[in-house]
Order: sequence, then structure tokens, then C-alpha cells
Amino acid sequence: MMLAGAEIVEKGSVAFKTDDAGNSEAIISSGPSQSQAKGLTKVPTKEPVDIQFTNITCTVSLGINKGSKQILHGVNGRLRPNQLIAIMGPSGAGKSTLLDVLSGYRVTGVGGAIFINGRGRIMKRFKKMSCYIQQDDRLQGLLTVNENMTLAADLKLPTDMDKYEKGEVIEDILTNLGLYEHMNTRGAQLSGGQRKRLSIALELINNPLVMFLDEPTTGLDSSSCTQVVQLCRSLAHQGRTIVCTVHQPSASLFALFDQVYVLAAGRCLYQGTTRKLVPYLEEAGIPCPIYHNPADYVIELACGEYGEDKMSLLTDKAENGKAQTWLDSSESIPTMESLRKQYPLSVLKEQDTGPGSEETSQWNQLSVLIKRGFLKAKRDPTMTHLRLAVNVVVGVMLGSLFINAGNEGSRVLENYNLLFAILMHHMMSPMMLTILTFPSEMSILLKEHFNRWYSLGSYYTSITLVDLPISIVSCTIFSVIVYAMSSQPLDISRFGMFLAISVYTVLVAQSFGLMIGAVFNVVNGTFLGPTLSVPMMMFAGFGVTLRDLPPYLYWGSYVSYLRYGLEGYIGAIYGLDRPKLDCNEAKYCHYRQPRTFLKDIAMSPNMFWWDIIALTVTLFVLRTAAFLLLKWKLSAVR
Ligand SMILES: Nc1ncnc2c1ncn2[C@@H]1O[C@H](COP(=O)(O)OP(=O)(O)OP(=O)(O)O)[C@@H](O)[C@H]1O
Repeated sequence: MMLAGAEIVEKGSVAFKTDDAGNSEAIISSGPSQSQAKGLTKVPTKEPVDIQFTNITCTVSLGINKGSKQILHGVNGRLRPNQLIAIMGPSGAGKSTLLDVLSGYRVTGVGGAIFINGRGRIMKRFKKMSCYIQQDDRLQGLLTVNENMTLAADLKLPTDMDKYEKGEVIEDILTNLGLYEHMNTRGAQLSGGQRKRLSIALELINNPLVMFLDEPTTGLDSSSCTQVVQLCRSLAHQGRTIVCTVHQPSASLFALFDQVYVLAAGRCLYQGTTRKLVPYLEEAGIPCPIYHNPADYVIELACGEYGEDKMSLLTDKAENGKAQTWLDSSESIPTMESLRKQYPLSVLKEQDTGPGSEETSQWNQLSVLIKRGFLKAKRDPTMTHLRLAVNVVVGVMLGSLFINAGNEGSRVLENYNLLFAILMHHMMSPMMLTILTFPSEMSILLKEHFNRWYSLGSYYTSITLVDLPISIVSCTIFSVIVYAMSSQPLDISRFGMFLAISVYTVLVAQSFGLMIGAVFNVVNGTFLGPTLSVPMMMFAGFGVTLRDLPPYLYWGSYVSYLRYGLEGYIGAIYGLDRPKLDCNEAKYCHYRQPRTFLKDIAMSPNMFWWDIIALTVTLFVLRTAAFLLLKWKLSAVR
């Protein structure tokens, strides 16, 4: 039991003091890193945001015939402005779920009501004033801190602001967050604490009034934890409502929060100030032992270490979050009605008539995203450098293996194998590269799109446009090498046809990879990509000619883009009435006449333009399907 007047000091930075009336209060001494975020000059000028939530439930489906699971059981609460609020609780208590629900990130299976300044939450309006920073730092690792900030400013600040004004905002934020000295460090090279601060800095650019942070201290050492929480505290005291989930804070860290919301198995055990937690527990008849960190004690209670009955006792006492007696200045907390009067609808008119879902126009988003895409491509060793290198190496290898096979009548079958090998190369490398790299891009897309940086349409168009020149350049390098080394006919129109088919195959394969990467994770995608490509190869007309395909399987040749690719190559190399081939290397030269070969493989040399049309339609269908799947995925994860 805590004695009146007793003082417990942990790590020299915080003291919990109980006065004669039994009120406990945390005293923060000048611990480390008090200097962060002394105050942004660009403080909120809009009204602070008061959040109230009632009877929040969240149920998730466990799969077909496996039923469902309720994570949140009708919790209630009040999140006041100017407060740094911690959602605490043992692992699995539902902290992240509650944060997902409050931020609007999770919508499926959610019940209850959320009120913003006394009115029912309208998501479009709420998203304009809030941001959500998830646990894993989803940053552009290839870009420096300054580049990350500049691009975010270009996407989130009005386009009529000049670069000097934007620069001032960036400087202000970076200086306050202690990142100014690391301006030129790439995201991937920052420490955990710096990455966390950069995640916060990026969202601060458009000055949100409400910030949700999922476990901002996880994985950080105690000094970085204090820095990050100090920073959040300073930002909250500038008029923001900041809500974080935390696992088990030390006493000193705990004292930095203004308000705590304790969850246990989806129910609220306590909602109130950090100072009032000890008296609350005392009043409930389960006092915090002396020399015990109250944060640790309440988590132990929430874990059920002192019995299930204590948990129910606390849930009843907190009325599952309805009780507001333990909040700061509880007697003067405005009612919903008075909040509505304080913020009349006419005040909201300005917010509602502002820019649409995103801060800037689609054109601006597209141009900024293209700029970012090219910057990343320039530095990305996998997507660009390795891709170019692979095309050169594979080109030289195939060229050496099939050297001079293109104009020799006795080596026509070898040349046919070469054309199929080229097709495989153009199918596998872009498809696998996309399947392997896109899921990591996906997590960044989810965060940035949710926080209204840009629309999905702008993002999708930008990745398509950025990749196009890289695909064309690498394909051209490969084609020149292979075409020359294997001595294919020296005719510019034939080479043009060969190159066009190659580029189309790369683009179609990449779109196929994008469809898989948008829906599946790396492991499943790596399995599915090659597996689904096998039927495409079967129906290409290479192993089994199109003539020999059973009639009931003929449809397969229409959906296989490899069929159009192979037929297009044949048209380019052996079509256009190609004259007799040389027969220098063998006495018997069965395929001296290209016509004989075309008859044997059952392919028409005059289908080139049909093949191009078929590949164009396939490309359009797959690109549209990938976009729709991406759109579905963005809503399905929520
Ligand atoms: N989509 C889901 N399907 C099934 N169970 C889920 C799903 N999402 C969350 N859960 C379960 O709900 C419970 C609460 O999860 P949540 O992530 O909110 O907990 P938490 O308190 O944030 O935990 P931690 O501190 O470990 O991150 C956990 O038991 C989790 O397994």
C-alpha cells in the first residue's frame, strides 16, 4: 500500500508522490532529451479535436466455417485535445485494433459510434485532420531525409506555396525533431529512433490535429523511447490530440503521458490521467505496492496475474471506459451538446469545401510521384542496375550458346529453341522481380494512401510510366546483343518486329507479376508466379504444336500471351517471305526453305499484327485487373 507522503523515485527521472489526501502525482525531473520539439512555429490554427467513442466493438472472421472472434467488447472513451494519451495493455488486449478503429483504418466488423467535437465522425472530414503512423516505419529507404520531406511537402502542401516556404516548414520540423543534422542520410541508414522521428516528421508536414501512433517506442532503447515520447508530448501540448499504443512503459516514460487508457481482453480497465491511476487502484481496493511501477502493476492486473475477479472489478469501476471522473479536470469536460455549440456547422463548411480526398491535384501527385520513382530507380540496385546487368549477361550467354544460328538452314530448330528461351527470359525476370519487390512497396502505398498523400490512380500511373523506359532500355540492350550474336537477318523492320514483341512480352509479364504481387505476399507469390506460367508455356505452341492441341484445350492457346509472343517472333524472323537460308554447315539441310519449317511447326508467318493486337489487349486487361486488385486489396486489409 502506498503511504501518504511517500515518494518513489525511479531512475532519477520521475517521482510518484502521494499527498495526505491520497492523490498521487508524477513529478518529472530533468531527465534525458527534454530538448526535442521545443515547439513548431507552424502550430495548429484550427480548433482542437475532442474525440468520444461509445460502445465500440470489433469482430474478425477466422475463416470459412471457423466462426468469428470479438476483439473489442463495447469499449467507451474520451480523448481530449492537448493531451498525450497512451493506450496500454498486455499483448493481445486489442490496443492496435482500437487504434485502427479510432483512426478509421479498420472498418470491417466494427460497431459503435465515434464523435468528433460532438458530431458523428465523417470519415472524409476526419481524414483531413488526422494521420496514422503504423508500428513498422514505412519509409523510402533509398531517399535521404531531405528528399523524403521535400517530396512529402510537394504532395501535402498547397501547390501555390513556393519552394522556400516549403523549405521553411521542413527546416522547422526537422530542427524540432532533431533530424536537421541527418538531412542527407538515406532513410535506410537511419537508426530506429531516427526512423520513427522521420515517420512523425513526414506526417507533421500538413499539420494534423490528431495523430495516432502504433507502438512508437517498440524496438527503441530507453533514451530513444524518451525522445520520441517527449516529442509526442510537446506536439500534443501545442493543441493536438495524440494517441499512442505502448506495451509496458518504464515509470519515467509512463509519467510523460497525460492520460492512459488501459485495455484487458478488449475491455477498458481504466481511463484517466497518469497521476490518478494510483488513487484509482487504491479506491478499487487493489492498491499499487510501494516501489512498484504503477504501469507495470496495472498491466499485471490486466494480464489476470492477480485473478480474473480483479479484472472484472476494474472493468466495472471504469464502466468499460464510460467513467470520466479520472480524466483531467473531469468536472469541466464539455458535453457533446456544448461541443456542437462551440464548433457550429458553419465552421466546418470551410474544411468541407477544401481540396478533395488528397491535398493536391492529380497532376501534381503524378508529377511528384514520377520524380520520386525516377530518383528511386536511379539508386535501386535491384530494379534498375541488376535488371540492366542481367539483360546484358543473359544476352551474351544466349548469344554465345546460339552463335550464328539465325541464318543457318541446318540450325533452324536450334534457332527456334533460342526464340523460346528469349521468350522465357522476358517472361520470368520482370515477373519475378515484380513479385519479389512489390509487396514491400505495398506497405508504403497503404500508409501513404491512407494518409491522403495521393490517389491510387496517380500512384498506379506513375509506376507504369517510370517503369516503361527502364523496360524498353533493358529490352533493347538484350535484343541488340542476342540478335547480333545469333546472326538473325540484318533487316531493320525484322529487328523492329522482334523488339516490339520482346517489349510487349516484358510488359505483359510484369503486369502479371503486379497482379500477383498486389494480392499475395512474397512467399505465396514466388510459388504462384512460376506455377501459373507453366500452362502459358504449354499453350504457347512450342512443345505441342497448335495443330496438335486437343480441341477441348484449344482455348488455352488464345489466353496464353506466350503463344502470341512466339508466333510474333516467328513472323519477325521467318515471315515477310524470307528467302532460302544458307546451308554452309551441313550436307543435309531440311529447313533450307523457311516455308517447310513454318509448315512443320504449324505457325503462320503472317500473324504478326494480330499478335500485336492480342498482346495489346492482354496488356490492357492485365493492367486493369492489377489496378482493380490493388484497389480491392487497399480496402480488404481494412
Ligand atoms: N485479423 C485478425 N484475425 C484474427 N485475429 C485477430 C485479427 N486481428 C487481431 N486479432 C487478434 O485480436 C487480438 C488483439 O490484437 P491486437 O493486435 O489489437 O493486440 P495488441 O494489444 O495490439 O497486441 P500487441 O501489443 O501484441 O501488438 C489478438 O489476440 C489478435 O490475435
